[in-house]
Amino acid sequence: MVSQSEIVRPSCNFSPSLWGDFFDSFDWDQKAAEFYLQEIKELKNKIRCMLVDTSIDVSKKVELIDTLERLSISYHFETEIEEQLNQIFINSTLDQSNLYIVALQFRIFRQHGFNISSDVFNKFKDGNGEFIEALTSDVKGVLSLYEAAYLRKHGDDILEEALTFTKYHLIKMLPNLSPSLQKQVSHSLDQTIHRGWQRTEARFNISIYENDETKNDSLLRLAKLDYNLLQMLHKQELHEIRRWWKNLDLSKFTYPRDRVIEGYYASLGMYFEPQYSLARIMATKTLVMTSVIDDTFDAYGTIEELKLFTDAIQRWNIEEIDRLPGYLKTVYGTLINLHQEYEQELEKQGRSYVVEHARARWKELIQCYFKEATWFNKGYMPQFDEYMENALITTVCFLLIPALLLGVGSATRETYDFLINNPRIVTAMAKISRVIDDVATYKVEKERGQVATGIDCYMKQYGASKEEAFEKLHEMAEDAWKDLNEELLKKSIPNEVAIRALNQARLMDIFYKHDQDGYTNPEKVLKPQIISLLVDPIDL
Ligand SMILES: CC(C)=CCC/C(C)=C/COP(=O)(O)OP(=O)(O)O
Repeated sequence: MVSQSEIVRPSCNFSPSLWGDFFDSFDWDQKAAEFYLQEIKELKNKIRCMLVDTSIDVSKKVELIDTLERLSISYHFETEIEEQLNQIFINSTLDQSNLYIVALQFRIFRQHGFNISSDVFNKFKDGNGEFIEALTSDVKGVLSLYEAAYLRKHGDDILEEALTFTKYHLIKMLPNLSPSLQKQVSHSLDQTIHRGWQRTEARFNISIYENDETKNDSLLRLAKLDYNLLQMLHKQELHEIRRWWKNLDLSKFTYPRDRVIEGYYASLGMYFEPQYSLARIMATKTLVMTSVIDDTFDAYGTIEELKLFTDAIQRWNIEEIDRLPGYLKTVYGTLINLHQEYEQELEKQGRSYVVEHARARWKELIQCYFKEATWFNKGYMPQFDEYMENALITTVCFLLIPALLLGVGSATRETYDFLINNPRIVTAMAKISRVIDDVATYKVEKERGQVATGIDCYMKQYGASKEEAFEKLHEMAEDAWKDLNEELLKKSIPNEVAIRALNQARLMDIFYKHDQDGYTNPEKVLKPQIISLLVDPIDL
């Protein structure tokens, strides 16, 4: 038998965490929190009255809802917003007057699960079936149509055309726009509303709204206060997570990526509202474990060690720990203990049964990681279809959804039963995750000596060139977004679950922006986002 010191392991050289012990000290400022809360309460009442005011016309109402969402304060008014949208929809009182408002209504209604037809855009085409050229003088209209196009589902061909049309014109008009519009258009070209996280986008939107001549001061004030108050809560959670992490032997390991802060940011993207505090903390711990175990399989363990680990996971019993080599004892013990802690915590809510679902998904995930490791070990390259069957699971999406719902009280046995059969909404998010990840990590995986990469397997099965494979994988992601948009309209799944699936798909747009692996290398894209969300409060 080869001794531990003789084993040659791949060197990965992941960059260290950007954050050191930055988030380790935190004091909750009760006085500030009380001050914020008091004013927030008053402002909420004021805004609630505006929302239900029957004298405000439809377009203004929809604009108000859009503003609340952009400023990330709509969660305070969920019931009122649903009521208002229902009333407008039932009474068919949509405003048809111009492209801006038609596209805005379309986006808002689709985002809220109303199956509004894309035929509403037919009237903006000329006799040749092209979008009317004169529309291009209406920047707000073109931008609104561009954002609406991201809600497209299968068969919405007019929105496919709209996307090409608007993108082309927005890029062309960009240099000649006023500074404020220029900012908004470049931002949208980089991060669309539908594919962005509401909370991440809030800060940019607040800065734009602040300079909007038509702004409502109450909305702006609420947005700022709420931003700072939530930031305090999030910092406190992060502090707790860091304490958990630092107390683990696992945190002393040097081989895996230390991405605890980025993992928390990912959870924050899934749910930022205060009532999800426990869910966020649990989700972060699970994400951290997936990351460490992914690195264990991809970049550290030998095939023999990984076999022992995989078998032990299938048995899920702490007594199995003795069969494992030292470092895997730590990984295994941490995972088992963590789920025991979840169980104890959820016992208090009478929901400890949900942990069993998470465990089942862990067993499945580890088996698939092992299959991947075996392929790597043998230099085997599967056909793309065979690869995808396994690789959809290694996106961790099938584990993530039940794990994200651990701390969500309204996720019932029925919710979990529904998820067992891998519904299309979850498969869609897994497809998006897999192909976006494969495109972004291709170079690094090749350098690591991976044979069975998504790109290579595609090239093998279809005799395609590398460029064609990249293009095809991008197309697959767009196609899966249409599946996802379609499923969101069916309302066959509790909204709380559906939103998590959508937010996970959005994560890919954010973390892997411009085909770069922002999770492994968070400096460029994620760092500024994390600073603005979790470090700097907004000036009041
Ligand atoms: C984005 C977040 C928070 C993900 C959770 C951690 C995780 C499993 C990362 C895998 O990245 P990878 O690119 O190494 O995945 P794979 O090995 O499947 O390609």
